[in-house]
Amino acid sequence: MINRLIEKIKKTNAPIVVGLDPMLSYVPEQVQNKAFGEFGETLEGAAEAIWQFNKAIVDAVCDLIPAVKPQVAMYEQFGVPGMAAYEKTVAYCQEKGLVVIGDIKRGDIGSTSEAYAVGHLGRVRVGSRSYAGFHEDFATVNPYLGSDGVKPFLKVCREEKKGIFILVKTSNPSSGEFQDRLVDGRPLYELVGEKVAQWGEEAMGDDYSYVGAVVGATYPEMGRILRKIMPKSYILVPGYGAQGGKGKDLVHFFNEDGLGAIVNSSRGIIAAYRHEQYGSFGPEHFAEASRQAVLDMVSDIRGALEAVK
Ligand SMILES: O=c1ccn([C@@H]2O[C@H](COP(=O)(O)O)[C@@H](O)[C@H]2O)c(=O)[nH]1
Repeated sequence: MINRLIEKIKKTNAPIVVGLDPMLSYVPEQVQNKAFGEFGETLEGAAEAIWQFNKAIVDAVCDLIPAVKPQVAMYEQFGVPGMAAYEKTVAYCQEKGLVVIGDIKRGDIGSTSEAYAVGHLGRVRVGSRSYAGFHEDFATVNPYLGSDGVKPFLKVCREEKKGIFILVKTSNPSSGEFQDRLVDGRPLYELVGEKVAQWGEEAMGDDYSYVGAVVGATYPEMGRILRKIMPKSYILVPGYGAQGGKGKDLVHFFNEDGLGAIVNSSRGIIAAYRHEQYGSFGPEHFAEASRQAVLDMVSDIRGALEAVK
């Protein structure tokens, strides 16, 4: 799957991921009203609204991008109907040829991680049959329970040729409280980065590993260091746009081959129509605003990469 992701990045010339994080408040009134008209102001109504919102955005941007990253929390808050909308979103994006990174941030004791890995990336056995539950192409994994929480994901990735992005240095303001603590004189995130590189060696695609890392755009210096520690791992970089990250901050997340990183923006794309810059589109044309925001993001990142060549 890492080979396919890289192929798609090269084809679109867009090292970006659109984050499908559909808070109900981002869904324009006309879409909410239609869904509520059909299903009432219920969890089913909310799930229908976020699904229709996603579908319109995916239709508007799918030719420009290699991948999407649905954030499971945004669906989970609407219970079972929300999770059905998550599954429908994953399937629809795959139908449209997009690589799907499930931002599920799972990781637990070994036996529980195994169930997460099977449910999201693998196949679950039911009697003589087996089924792919949520069938994302990649998933995000929290390694802070230790390697027994990660290994079941590695096993499923090898079996299914899928991939994971392991949280190394997250983009949020308080990520340093634990991740930057010194252990034997070195920040914890560096030690986790080294582990990611090791795990990655056991799961190589052609040039890059199936085992990638998450490093926030909001910490460009740490991105530079981690790039060197994990040369064969793709870095998923959240924090662009709404969290303040800009193209110029991101150049050192990439390798000299121009590959090695894929940058996420969620609110900056899906809620672009609410932003002053794209205000002229209005809520009626929210999906066109998202398309323009994707074009602008790609040109910002490409421009920054060109400038350091
Ligand atoms: O370190 C991390 C890890 C994950 N995320 C997730 O990425 C998106 C970012 O959304 P924006 O609207 O572009 O800020 C969201 O799903 C986070 O849960 C992250 O931000 N930082």
